[in-house]
Parts: sequence; C-alpha cells; structure tokens
Amino acid sequence: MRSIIFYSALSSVLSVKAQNITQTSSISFSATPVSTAVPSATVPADTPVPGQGDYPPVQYLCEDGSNTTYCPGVLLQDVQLAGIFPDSKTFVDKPTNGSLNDTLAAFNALGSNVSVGQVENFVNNNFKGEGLDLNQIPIEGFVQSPAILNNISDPIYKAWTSIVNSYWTLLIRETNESSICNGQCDSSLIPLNHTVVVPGGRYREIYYWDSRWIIEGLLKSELYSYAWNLLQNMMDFIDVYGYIPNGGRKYYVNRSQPPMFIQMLDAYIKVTGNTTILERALPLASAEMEWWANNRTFNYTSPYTNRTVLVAHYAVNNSAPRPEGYVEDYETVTGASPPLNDTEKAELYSELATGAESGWDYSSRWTKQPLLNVSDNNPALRTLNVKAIIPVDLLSLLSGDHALLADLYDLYANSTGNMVGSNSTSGSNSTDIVQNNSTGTSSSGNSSSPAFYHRQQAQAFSDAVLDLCWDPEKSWFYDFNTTSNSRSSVYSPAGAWPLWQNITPSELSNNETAALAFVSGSRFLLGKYSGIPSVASLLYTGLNWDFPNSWPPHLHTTIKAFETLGRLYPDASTLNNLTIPYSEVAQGQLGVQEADLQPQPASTIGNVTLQTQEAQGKPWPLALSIEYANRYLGAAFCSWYSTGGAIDGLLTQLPLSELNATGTYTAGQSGVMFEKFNATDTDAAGGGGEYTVQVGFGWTNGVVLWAAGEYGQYLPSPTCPMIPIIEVNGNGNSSVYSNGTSVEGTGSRANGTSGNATSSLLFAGYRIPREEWKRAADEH
Ligand SMILES: OC[C@H]1O[C@H](O[C@H]2O[C@H](CO)[C@@H](O)[C@H](O)[C@H]2O)[C@H](O)[C@@H](O)[C@@H]1O
Repeated sequence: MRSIIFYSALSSVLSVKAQNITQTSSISFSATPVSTAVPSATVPADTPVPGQGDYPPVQYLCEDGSNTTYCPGVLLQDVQLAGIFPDSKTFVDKPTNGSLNDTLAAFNALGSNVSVGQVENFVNNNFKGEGLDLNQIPIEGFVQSPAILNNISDPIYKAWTSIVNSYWTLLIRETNESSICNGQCDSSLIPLNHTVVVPGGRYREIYYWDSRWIIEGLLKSELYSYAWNLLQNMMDFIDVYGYIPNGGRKYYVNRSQPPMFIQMLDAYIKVTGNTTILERALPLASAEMEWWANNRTFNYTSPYTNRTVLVAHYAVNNSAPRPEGYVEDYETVTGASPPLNDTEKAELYSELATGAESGWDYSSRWTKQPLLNVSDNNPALRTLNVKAIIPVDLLSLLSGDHALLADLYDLYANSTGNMVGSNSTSGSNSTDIVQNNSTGTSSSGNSSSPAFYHRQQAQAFSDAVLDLCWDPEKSWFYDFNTTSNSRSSVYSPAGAWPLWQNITPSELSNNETAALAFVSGSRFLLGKYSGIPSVASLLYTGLNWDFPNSWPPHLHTTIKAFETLGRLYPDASTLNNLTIPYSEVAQGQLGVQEADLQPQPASTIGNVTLQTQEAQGKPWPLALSIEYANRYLGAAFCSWYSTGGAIDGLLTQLPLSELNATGTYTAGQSGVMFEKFNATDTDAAGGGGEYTVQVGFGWTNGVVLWAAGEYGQYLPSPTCPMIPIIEVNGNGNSSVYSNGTSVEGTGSRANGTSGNATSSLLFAGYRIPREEWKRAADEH
C-alpha cells in the first residue's frame, strides 16, 4: 500500500517560502587552511617498490588511452605501493603541477625497478596538494535563524543546532580552475558547473547518496539555492554519463551509489514548491532509472512463490584495485592464500568495487564469512559476494523512486498543462519530448504515459520486496541471497527501507500486534545499547558498516519507517515500557542469539537513562521516533562536545584533562561532527574499516538539522555519559554542572548544583579505551 502524495496545495503555500530568503545575514568567512600530506617513506629510500611487473589490466574508464595518474596502471600502482601516504585516497586527489605528458615523462625517466625514494621525489616534484582542485568559497544567502530553531525547546540543543546550521560554510566548494591549469594539468576531479557541498575530511568532492541527507539539511537551513545547485550537478552527471557516479572524481565513474536523485528532487519540491526544475529533471530522472534498468536489474524466480520477479543488485565491471583504495585492495587480492588466479583476482576486484557502489563498503551483508578476523578486514573481504545479493534497501529505493517519479510527472502535467510524453518501457532512450496535454490532467491512467510506466515499475519492485525480502515469521525485511536461494539472516537497518518507501506487507497494515512485532528488534536495541540503536548490523566484524557503527542515514530512514507506522496506526497505543527484553523480540528477527550479542560496556553508559521522559505517554510510533532522534542528537552533540565544542554564553569548553580523556580529541579542535557513531558509546565516533573516521560531515549535519527540526520540541537537555556538561551560569563567568551524568564522587550535577570545573574527582570513570573494549568484546 502506498500513500499518494498531494503536492498542489503544498506547493502554493511553500512557493512563498521558497522565495523568502531575504532574512539573511552575512557570515564571516575565512577558508579552512588546507593541510596537505607530504610523501614520507616508511622504509629505507632505496627499497624497491613492491609489485613491479604485476600490473592490472587497463580499465574501461581509462580505455581512451589517457594513461592518467589516477587510472590503475604502472604509475598509479608504483606510487601507491611505495607506501608514502598512510591513506590511499591522498595521491589520487592530487592535481599535477604540469601537463600529463610532462608528468608521465618524469615518471618514465625513473626507468625500471623504481625505489621508494625515487617515487617520493617524483611525487614531491610533480604534484600539488590533494584537494587543491576545489576551492572553499563563502556562503551566500546564509540564514542565521532558520525556522526550525523555533521548534527546539532545549536551549543547549537550540544553540548547538544553530552552530551546526553554520557548518555548511565549511563544506561549500567550487572548481579551482587555476590549480588544474584550466584543464591543462591532470586531475581526477570532475569539474562541475555548480557549487557543491562535500561530506568533509578525505571526502573532498561531491558524493551521490551523501547528497540525499545533505539536501535534507540544506532545506532545513533554508539554503534552497545550494540544494538547487546540488540537483543541477546531479542532472549534469546524468547528462554526461547516463547515470550518477559514486562521487565527483573520475576514478569513481565505473560505478554509482544508492539511487537517491529522485528522492532529493522530491524533497526539494515538497519544501520549496518550486516545480520549474521538473522540466529538466523529469527526462533525466527517467534516464537514470533507465540506466539502473539496463545495467543493474534482472528477473528472478522466487523460491517462495515460484513467481518471476523484477530485482536489482549492485554490480560493477572492474578488474583492478579501486584507485582510492589501491593498497587495501591490492593486499586483499594478492594476499590470498592459496593465491588467486587471474580470473579469481578480477572477480574479487569487481566485488570490492561493487561493495563501494552499495554505499556500504564494507559489511557482513555482503560477505560469506564475516567473522573471520575482527582486527584484519582482508579475510572477510576475500569472501565478498555482493553481486549475488539482492539488497532489500536497493529494491525498496527503486520502487520508491519510480513511485515518486510517477507522482512528479503528474505534478508537472497538472502544474503546466503539459504532459511529458510517452516514455518508455525499458530500452527507450531518455530524451522525452514535452507534449501539450490540453486537459492538463494527470496522465496516470494513460497506459503509454510515463507516470503509468513508472507506477508499474514501482509495483514490480515492491512485489519483489514483499516476495523475496519480507519474512512474516521474523517480522522484518532481509536481503535475498541468490547463492543460497534464500533470505539472508543478517538483521540491519536496510530492513526498515521498505516501510520508509511505503511498501507495507498486508500483515502490518491492519494488525497493531504485528506492527509491534516489526519494531520489537528496534525496541530491544533501544534498551540494550546506550548509543544510536539503528546500528549497521549486530555482527562485530571490524568492517565499516557493521557493529558498533551507527550511521546518520540509518537514523533518518529508521525514523521514517516509524513515521509510516504512525500513519498506519494513527491511534496507536501508548506503552508503559518502550524497551523490551530479548525474549520479547519476534523470534529469529535479530539473527543472533542473545548470548552472541556484543555487550554494552557499563562504563560507557554512565547513569544516562535509556528512555526519555518526553517519549512517555505518546503513541508508540512517535515515542520510538523521539527516542531515536534523542539518541542521535545526543551522540552527535556529545562527540562534538568531547572534541572541544563550546557555545558562547551557554556552554564552556571542557578542560583539557577531560578532552584528552575521551580519546577522540585532537589538539586545537573546537568540536567536530563525525561521519559515524558508536552504538555503545554516546560520546564516541565510530571506527573500523579502511580509513580513519572522518569529520565534517555532510550527512551528519543534515540529519542533525532534520532530526532537531522534526523532533526538537520533544528533546530533553543533552546528557553525555562520561563527560560533564559545563554550563555558563547567570553571571556569565563561572560554571555549573547540569544535566550531566553523575560521576562518582559528586552526585550533584544532575540537579544543576555547582561543582568544580577542573576537579579531577569528578572524572573518576574514564571510558575504556577503544582498543581495550575491542579486546573485551573479542574475549566475550
Ligand atoms: O575510499 C573508500 C570509500 O570511501 C567512500 O565510502 C565511504 O564514504 C562515502 C562518503 O561519505 C560514503 O558515501 C560511503 O557510504 C562510505 O562507505 C566511497 O564512497 C567509496 O567508493 C570508497 O571506495
């Protein structure tokens, strides 16, 4: 069952708002200093670079003969395997100093059997700093006090959200033409015509699915022109490539990411009411869907119903290391024992790139044996099986995309009197012609109309989700594994995406008990872990998209699923206990026995209550949304505060001793926004995977603004498990502790009585350092 979306009334109200960007104020701008990595050998300079003579085949993205510096080949491999940068992405983001020909000539002059020292000099002499091909630029039309702030009751959250609102200034970029010598130097950057908003850290360029949550935040910040620009960039991508690449670098053009363009377009139009974008967007959105249809979908016979259903998977044609993860992929593939033959190597490289296309790089969802070694990703990665998985989130998204696109075609027809003409069943090209429809009415009943076609596609994917992915006994949605011809048992927040996209099994639509069974795992996790409960999975593998990492997109999509249940059950009951024990979770839903769950270290809970007062007495879908929003904002806030954040007149920066105690603070920081969090520790960032945790961060900020905007009226003051919250008192010059968790030896902070800001007594319970925690978890 799918809810119909009515745009017209909304658009007339909101078109006024969209224009209303006059209440703006300027914001001071000084570009964040760019620190670029200097090559530094970790072995004696005369050590030969490993792997020479064993190079991967030329990839199709480089087939035009452009033996560029970022394409897999001799130069790239020799530089990457020289090991002169700790992060493989650094080198491929460096523009050259001179022309490509000069750079290649300098490299060729090194001759054969190059040494690490030679490579170090070559890079030093021929390349600029990574990311210099983009410029940070001042924000225009900044809105100091967007309306969402009025929704937030708690003064600390309100002031902090206002700070997060200003962080867009750190993430706005445009192409730096001079650093790429107006196209004469070599650079992996895909120059774009419009400003971009980047995730941050090593992610210096635009990212496809990240932009979904960045736009959500930009809209809450009333920065409509930046949302418009992101959409224009996405459309330019489709124009040029026929699809949207993983990110804005040429080394990403062999793959896409979860298809979010139509979702972003829809969000933009719902908020701004500006439908003028549709004229360009509709044919391009159709083209994108066509690309997925032609390249990533197939028919599959369901073992459950014997019906043939339309399904999709991630699948990347690639037989070389990912340029931005070269060392990691090379080691994964060449370190296999027994050694892989060329066909097996190519297949594993393809699997690695495919994992990156999924956005979940990497996860137990995609591996045959996820638990081989939690401190070394490679053994599990060698069992990657991504292409054989039909991901429940991808199917749901494609269904939702087609459904929204059909609605957008109707909206366009109604708003202009035009009908975008017959598209397309699979195989047609994307250049739809705008035809006049004299009635200006919905085209959905017309079987040759695009809206009709897209509704059919939406239904087909939705049918597949319900057939292959829905498990009525476990009351959750799972990936489908074509290798075993059965549903996967890995519980993950991807299973909430069908409800997010309004795909509702009949069991859930008129039976509140069944709906409660669906959220039973969510309720249990809310009580079990102190951090954000929409954790990537329950398997602790050391991979980036597994326990204990909780990612901002999943907080948003899980709450959206709760909101769908709220619409299905407008009179939902209130529950005395929102959290439940494992024994009350729908049998088998979590895919692991209680004893196999990772523990919640008591030391990282403090005495923070796991349920808020504010959620009590509310219908359960709303109560769950409040709890999840509260956990998310708590984690984003506490990790920001524990890395040096302060709020003028409200919140004092923690003393240095305390900042150092959290283990995430780097000298000089003044509060950072992490890309991911730790489900067991509200103060901490996530970890694991192939790169160190990044800060910035586009989707984190977007989801903060969204969650604060939607649920801010229900949020209690923040409490951070292992750190005090030091508020500036009425005099403005001394501090009191309030709201904080009580720390042994005080017991006074919870009621706001004064304490000593620097007393070490207050900080008796330092967190267990992550490494120790890992060991404890291993032993468990
Ligand atoms: O370099 C490793 C991988 O980095 C990216 O993936 C991660 O960051 C992205 C940007 O925030 C995010 O979209 C993705 O979900 C993360 O796993 C990149 O997208 C990968 O292609 C790349 O190999």
